[in-house]
Amino acid sequence: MPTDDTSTRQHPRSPPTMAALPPGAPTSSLFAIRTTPHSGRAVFATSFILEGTLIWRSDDLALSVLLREYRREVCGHCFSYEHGRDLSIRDQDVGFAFCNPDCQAKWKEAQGPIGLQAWEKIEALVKGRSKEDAEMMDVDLPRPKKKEIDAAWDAVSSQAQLIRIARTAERATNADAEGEGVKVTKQHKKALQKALCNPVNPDVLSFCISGILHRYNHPSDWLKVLALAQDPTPYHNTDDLHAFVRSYLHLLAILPLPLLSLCTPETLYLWSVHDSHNSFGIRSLEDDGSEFFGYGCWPAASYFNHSCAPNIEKQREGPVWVFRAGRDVEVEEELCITYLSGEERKLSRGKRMLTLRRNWGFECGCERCEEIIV
Ligand SMILES: C[S@@+](CC[C@H](N)C(=O)[O-])C[C@H]1O[C@@H](n2cnc3c(N)ncnc32)[C@H](O)[C@@H]1O
Repeated sequence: MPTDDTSTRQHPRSPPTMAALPPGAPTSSLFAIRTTPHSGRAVFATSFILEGTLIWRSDDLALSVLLREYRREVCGHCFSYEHGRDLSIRDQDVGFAFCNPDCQAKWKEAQGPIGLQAWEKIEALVKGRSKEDAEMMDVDLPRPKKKEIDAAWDAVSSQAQLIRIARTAERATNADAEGEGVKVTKQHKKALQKALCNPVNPDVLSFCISGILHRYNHPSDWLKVLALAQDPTPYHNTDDLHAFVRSYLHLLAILPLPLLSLCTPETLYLWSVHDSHNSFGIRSLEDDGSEFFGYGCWPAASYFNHSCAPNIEKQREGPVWVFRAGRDVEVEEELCITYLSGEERKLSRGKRMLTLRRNWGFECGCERCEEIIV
């Protein structure tokens, strides 16, 4: 039966709506998720949308990294920033600062009791250690391929096993039990001490613990992470890969025991694979976002593709991303945001393409680039 209802009608050339929505994908009567021939899944308008309309609010922050250099100035919960002034509430035990007691309470609740213990352990490890590793990544170095990645994780598997045994024996001692039939030798203790002596990278440690805690606190949401677009070569360079492997050993050596079963190469690698092409920068809200505080993964927000002439404007409101129509949008138009920062948006087509290829690993196929408008 033909119908005039545009909200259910599809343009003859537009890709079909996905039969089963990926877990964590955004849903609305204003749009549908479809698979495109060249840019993976994308969001398409299912009705005419007026400029300024609220399209989506993503409050599903799953993993975040607040760079250590900003931890005194940027609120650990809502990411507010007061022009570089130190925030009033500093929690020295966990190494975060907050703009008010409410934010501190919300942050603590989100971490949970085991999470708080984990952050305290990490803070104790990082305090007073050299920060030689916390340098800017050189994006021009080659990215490690799968074979190199597998080899780096495999190379520490025996040491990791020794540390795991040493830590598991702690559980037996803690419970004043007989033990679990494993004798902890000097070799086990040495493996643990050796891991602790390795240089620390606070921001990589933050990434890893944030990812482990999300999986621990929200086990059913792991599928939402696994549903995101993948980057099988997520490490920026060999140093970056090794910083992750060292952080894995650090965490094995110090994390509260209930987290050890999730502290695995599988959790850490899969988080990197799914975060790499999906995380949003957490920037200052003033000065065109010139201060880069860190980044985070909001799974539902990750279904919006990029355009160099976007029709959707995204704005961070505390820990939530809000998407609004930047202009009137016709039914069946793809809803796109921009992945470029303020200054990058003004670049020529060639330079924008290069930036997107370098930072995101794709050849931009948006209308502005295809039409060769500079
Ligand atoms: C944040 S995800 C967006 C959703 C993604 N298309 C999916 O299927 O989950 C970013 C990835 O989408 C693809 N993408 C986004 N915008 C694109 C564009 N303008 N041209 C080509 N590919 C694009 C790239 O593969 C990019 O790494």
